[in-house]
Amino acid sequence: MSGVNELYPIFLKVHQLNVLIVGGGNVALEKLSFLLKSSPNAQVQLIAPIIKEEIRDLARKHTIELIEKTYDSDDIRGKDLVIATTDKEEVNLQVYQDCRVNNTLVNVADTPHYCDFYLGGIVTKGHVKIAISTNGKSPTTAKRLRQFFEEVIPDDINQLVENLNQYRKTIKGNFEKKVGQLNKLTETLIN
Ligand SMILES: C[C@@]1(CC(=O)O)c2cc3[nH]c(cc4nc(cc5[nH]c(cc(n2)[C@H]1CCC(=O)O)[C@@](C)(CC(=O)O)[C@@H]5CCC(=O)O)C(CC(=O)O)=C4CCC(=O)O)c(CCC(=O)O)c3CC(=O)O
Ligand SMILES: NC(=O)C1=CN([C@@H]2O[C@H](COP(=O)(O)OP(=O)(O)OC[C@H]3O[C@@H](n4cnc5c(N)ncnc54)[C@H](O)[C@@H]3O)[C@@H](O)[C@H]2O)C=CC1
Repeated sequence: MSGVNELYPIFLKVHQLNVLIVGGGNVALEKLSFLLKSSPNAQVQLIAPIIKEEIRDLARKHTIELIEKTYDSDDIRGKDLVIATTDKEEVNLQVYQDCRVNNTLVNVADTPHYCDFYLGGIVTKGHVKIAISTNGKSPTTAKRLRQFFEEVIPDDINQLVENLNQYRKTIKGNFEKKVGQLNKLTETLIN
């Protein structure tokens, strides 16, 4: 792997996608908690023969369907995004292969070579969201950077975004003129 991070970040509308989590233990709880922290209305189905109590608690508060059974290849049907977290390597590998065959994006938790995408550290301030990746090199650094930015980014950044959104709607003229006015108004932010 080269020295640059070539991952392309996108911001998914997981409230209108079907997410599947396979496994219901500690790792599933960790991934699910971060998913819901960022996207409380994510549509999630979770499949595992044994499901932790803390996951059941989350399921009661969010849109999560729990299915108590072992994984079957048919389970990925209709799913957009899959995260495998079981303690059985052969099951995680099966999930990965099923998803590849089906062109479904898959993440085998903590197993970079079986991931189409990585989960990142995420900072949210109202409408502003920042996703952080270290290219899989140091998740702990991603976590620390997340905590750092949560501290230093002012909470009123959202007010600025709201105000500019209002102003943006009032500007008349062509696209170039609009861009010019918005750039001028926000110049001081970077100086
Ligand atoms: C590649 C990636 C794939 C993926 O899982 O998506 C991956 C891989 C691995 N993680 C491991 C361990 C840990 N992961 C964390 C924490 C997080 N890990 C997350 C993402 C990612 N982890 C993806 C890369 C992200 C990037 O590009 O930077 C975060 C950001 C997001 C999330 O998980 O939701 C979340 C912080 C969220 C937050 O706090 O904001 C901690 C720290 C802690 O818990 O305090 C530890 C223990 C310390 C350590 O080991 O470093 C191991 C070794 C497992 C083993 O030992 O067996 C591997 C495997 C390997 O590195 O080979
Ligand atoms: N606990 C942790 O923080 C870490 C765990 N790991 C590794 O990650 C893996 C998972 O760890 P935990 O979540 O702690 O394990 P866990 O034992 O808490 O959970 C495993 C889950 O997988 C489910 N499962 C087993 N077979 C299944 C099948 N055929 N279909 C569907 N679900 C199935 C179980 O029912 C259970 O819900 C382990 O291999 C562990 O070594 C790696 C790094 C850290």
